Amino acid sequence: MPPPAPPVFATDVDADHRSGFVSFVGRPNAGKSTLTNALVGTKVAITSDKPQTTRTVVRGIVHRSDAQLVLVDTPGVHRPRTLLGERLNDLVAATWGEVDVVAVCFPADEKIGPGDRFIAAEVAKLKHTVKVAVATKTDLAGPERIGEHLMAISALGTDLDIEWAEIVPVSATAGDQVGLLADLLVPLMPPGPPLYPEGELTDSPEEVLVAELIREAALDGVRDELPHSIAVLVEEMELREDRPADKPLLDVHAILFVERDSQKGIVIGRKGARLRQVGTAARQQIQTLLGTPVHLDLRVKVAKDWQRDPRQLRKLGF
Ligand SMILES: Nc1nc2c(ncn2[C@@H]2O[C@H](COP(=O)(O)OP(=O)(O)OP(=O)(O)O)[C@@H](O)[C@H]2O)c(=O)[nH]1
Repeated sequence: MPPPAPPVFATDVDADHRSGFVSFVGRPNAGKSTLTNALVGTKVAITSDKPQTTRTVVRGIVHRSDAQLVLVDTPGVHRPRTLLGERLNDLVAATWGEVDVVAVCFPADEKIGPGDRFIAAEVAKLKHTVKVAVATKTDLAGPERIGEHLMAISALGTDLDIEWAEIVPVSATAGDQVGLLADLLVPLMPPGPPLYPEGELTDSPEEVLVAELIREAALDGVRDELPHSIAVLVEEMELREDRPADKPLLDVHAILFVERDSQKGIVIGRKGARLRQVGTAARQQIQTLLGTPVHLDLRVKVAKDWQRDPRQLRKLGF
């Protein structure tokens, strides 16, 4: 693994300090990204009124004197219709298993529907993760409707055998009860020191997106067992110096991690042919995303059993 950037941690951490990971889940447009931003207080996640723009795991970090909440913003979960959809759902499921709290968002301006039930049923399968329900967008509903909505969430929990640790109504855009939500999440985190340096709000969304594009290219056409074993870390992304202003070039250095030597061979291919294909496909995607010509330096490394190593998982953005 590459050496991590030198962290600057808070020095006067008291013994009651708590820290952990929270994943907001919910159907597309449920308001997860907006809530993440409201909690962090800065725009870090990608929000849009078009469903499913969030295609990757972007973290926001809430720093408090008593706790650090690391928010994992997962893609909107939906019934898989495409292979990519299945992969995204796999990514979501992998994220859910790693976090301390899964918070399910149910928008208050809409009745609970089949999409919400599908997600809640998936959440119900996580036996060891604390579950919280969040009624989002309360500014779009009257008191009576909000009351009904909270009852419906509670009934859904009973139906699916989910024990909600909390059911919290919030409006991220009005800033209503967002602080309360953070207050309620803190005691649900395990005791521990901050996981991230003070002041860090998120991994760069661009780097996370670029990593996801490379991962997608590497997954294209590989056999079933490999997808779960591939992870990508973008080490460095920098505009090359000494380029004319109208001919910029972005240097991207990334590492593709696999779990075993045998997988390394598969990813690299005969005389490196497959890795070159992956590099070309990923480079084109990155250029389209960022609008800049890209030089991609892609290396393959074995990180033994990274899937079972929470530290590595976090570093890789899971
Ligand atoms: N009125 C109101 N609108 C909200 C609130 N939260 C989110 N929205 C809007 O709802 C839409 C979807 O919000 P997002 O935060 O992007 O939803 P998401 O769940 O992250 O969506 P995906 O990335 O598609 O899964 C956007 O147009 C937001 O502005 C809220 O509290 N009140």
